[in-house]
Amino acid sequence: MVKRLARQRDGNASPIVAVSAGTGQISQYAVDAGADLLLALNAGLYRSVGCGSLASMLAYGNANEQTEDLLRRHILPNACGLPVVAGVMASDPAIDLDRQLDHLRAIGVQGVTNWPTAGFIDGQIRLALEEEGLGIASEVELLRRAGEKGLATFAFVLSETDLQRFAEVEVDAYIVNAGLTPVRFALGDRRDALQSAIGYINEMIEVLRALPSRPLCLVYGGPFTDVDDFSALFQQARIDGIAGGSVFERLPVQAITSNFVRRCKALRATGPDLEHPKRHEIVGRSDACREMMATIERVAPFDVNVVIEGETGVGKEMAAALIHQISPRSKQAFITLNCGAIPAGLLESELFGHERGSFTGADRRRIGKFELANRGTLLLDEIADLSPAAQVALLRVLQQREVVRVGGDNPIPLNVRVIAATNQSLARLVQEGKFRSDLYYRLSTVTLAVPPLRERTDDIPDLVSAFLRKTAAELGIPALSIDERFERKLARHSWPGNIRELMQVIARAAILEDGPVLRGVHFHPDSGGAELSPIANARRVSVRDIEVALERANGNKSVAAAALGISRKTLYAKLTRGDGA
Ligand SMILES: Nc1ncnc2c1ncn2[C@@H]1O[C@H](COP(=O)(O)OP(=O)(O)OP(=O)(O)O)[C@@H](O)[C@H]1O
Repeated sequence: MVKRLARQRDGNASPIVAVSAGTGQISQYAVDAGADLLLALNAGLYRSVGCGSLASMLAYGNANEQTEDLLRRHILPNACGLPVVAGVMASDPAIDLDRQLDHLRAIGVQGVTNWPTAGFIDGQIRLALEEEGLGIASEVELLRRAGEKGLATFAFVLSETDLQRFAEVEVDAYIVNAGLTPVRFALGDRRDALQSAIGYINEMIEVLRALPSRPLCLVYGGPFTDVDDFSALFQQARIDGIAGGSVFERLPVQAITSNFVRRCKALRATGPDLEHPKRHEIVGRSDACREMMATIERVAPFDVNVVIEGETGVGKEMAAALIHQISPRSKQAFITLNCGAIPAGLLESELFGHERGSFTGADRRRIGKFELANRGTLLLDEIADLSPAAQVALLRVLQQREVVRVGGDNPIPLNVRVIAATNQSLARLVQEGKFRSDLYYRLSTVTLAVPPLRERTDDIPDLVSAFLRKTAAELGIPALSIDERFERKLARHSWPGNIRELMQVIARAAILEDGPVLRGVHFHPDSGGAELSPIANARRVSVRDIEVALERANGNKSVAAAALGISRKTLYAKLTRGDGA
């Protein structure tokens, strides 16, 4: 294991990342994300119940038993082949060192480290421990014997004096502790704390680099709490990698918790319409967009059915949601059904519901979309995909204003406003005999045509600004902008995927590029770029692209896949196969 890590260092590859995991779940996340090794330190257990790592130094229980529990229940079952390094408390008077080390090897541990360590203790108590042989001397002996037994040896060190003592037994790697990780900094203290920690680490590294055995140098703890901090550390100190506990565990949980709380607070602040677009969220000042908005505002208050026509991704669903939202039905449900996505045999049950036992597989009563939308609005998306039989059934419901569940007898009175969306011209389909004319006339009291983006290029700058703000907020990164060349490329593109495609291009640039000014280096409108079919697009994305995207999306696979224009499935498949095509 150590040889492989040393090769990684000498090859100037990515830094070594060792994760001290307190739960199986954290181990899984770390393995998934490409960590190099897992540390089993009883500190993880304390963190998982809400205490700081320091609690693992106190006499709450037997540290070695706690580590054993953590190893067996959480870390080894989730290591998936990754090397595991276990902490051993060498000063435990009850421990038989040789037996303990043989046992750890037998259960699959590949290396050991001195944790909990007396290095954290100073003053009178440390002196007393040293006198009793329970100080660093016992830890040096632990690692010496572990090395003899073929286990990799990692020394946690907090001072230069301790470091020199471990050097006598030529340990394989040092984990330099840079102090406790603060939960938060007082305003203005952050940069000073980082600089002073980097200074301390550099002093330790100077001593380490002079050792003839060329041990690995990792850093643990200290004021480094995010990737930018580590980036500064790597630039300013010649270390080989990082080992971390709370920094890996706390941050994601913290982000999830605070995002969730924030969103819940926003729910109360904005009322029940959160799901629906607000008037100001529909971006666009072009004449075409203004005209569309004027039609929406005009038809919304009247209880008429509307057909919305437009190419894919132009904002048909958004327009439908806005009609509902500014109509008198806004306090009732807005229900959507994608007619194209439902197998023909199930469409009636989906629309009208069914009674229990009405057909094989109907083991429960199901309420249909019409009933769910009663007193509200029902959006039938991709209406042109309805089969002739489904068209007849739909027409009947619209005419009779009632619905009977499949397999049921009782008609249920309906008061539903229907909005139908389509990316084909229904009038043309009627002419071609592919759509019933009587149904068409029932649905299309008003037809709203949403223009494609290439016919309203004036809207592009506003849309870009809106999507830059949205993407930065979603990724939790500082404000973004684009440079002039990218702007020109966007203006030249023909946007077959319309606004959805533009949104995706911005998100992809934000994730794949460094820095706050996006240059659109991954966007090639002339050679196809985002116009590529999903299959061609998947072929173009390399594993390196995926790694970069994942890193920028904070490991969120869905966000990374969306930004790359590939499915999560393709993303997984490429990562597993490692194909760089
Ligand atoms: N004018 C606009 N301002 C801001 N965002 C928009 C606008 N129009 C569309 N969008 C966004 O673009 C995306 C696609 O819009 P929507 O789903 O409404 O398109 P659609 O025409 O219904 O697509 P499809 O035909 O594929 O179902 C959505 O995320 C939507 O929020």
